[in-house]
Amino acid sequence: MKDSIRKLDERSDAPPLKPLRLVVAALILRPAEPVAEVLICQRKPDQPMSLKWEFPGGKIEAGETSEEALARELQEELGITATIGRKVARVRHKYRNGGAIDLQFFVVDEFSGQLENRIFNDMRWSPLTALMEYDFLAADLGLIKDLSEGKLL
Ligand SMILES: Nc1nc2c([nH]c(=O)n2[C@H]2C[C@H](O)[C@@H](COP(=O)(O)OP(=O)(O)OP(=O)(O)O)O2)c(=O)[nH]1
Repeated sequence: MKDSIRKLDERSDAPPLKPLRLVVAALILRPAEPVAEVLICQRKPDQPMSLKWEFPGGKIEAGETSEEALARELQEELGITATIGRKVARVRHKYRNGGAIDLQFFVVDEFSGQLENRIFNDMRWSPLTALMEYDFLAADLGLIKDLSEGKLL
């Protein structure tokens, strides 16, 4: 009994565990020749993991489904009303700062409204085959490799 109490006390110095963050992101596609293009976004210089590329999206809030959260984020970040399509991938990743994320990617083939860059440093349409040329967030690397090789979509 004493032993386990001591162990608990020792652990009190440890940093608090960071909760798993549930994140959703969109692969917004548009037809192009010879391959389809996807919208990619660059994080701002003053954000954590600055200037890395990612897909638009963000954290799921309490009471939201994944699809609802993604539609809200796309409205906030890009000013569009998107139809959220099928889920193509789900990954778990642990960043070095100790934060773990659970990331789900959905296809978006259709949206209404004028696409507008509201929060990103830069935003581009990239052919699927060119995705590996960008410095993406670590959690996205497996997905962009698959997409660039014509898998998944
Ligand atoms: N939107 C988006 N987030 C991604 C991708 N890949 C990836 O690791 N993430 C991570 C970055 C963030 O830590 C988190 C998304 O959080 P967020 O968009 O709500 O907010 P944020 O960047 O300010 O993140 P944070 O400082 O609150 O951790 O997921 C991606 O492709 N798209």
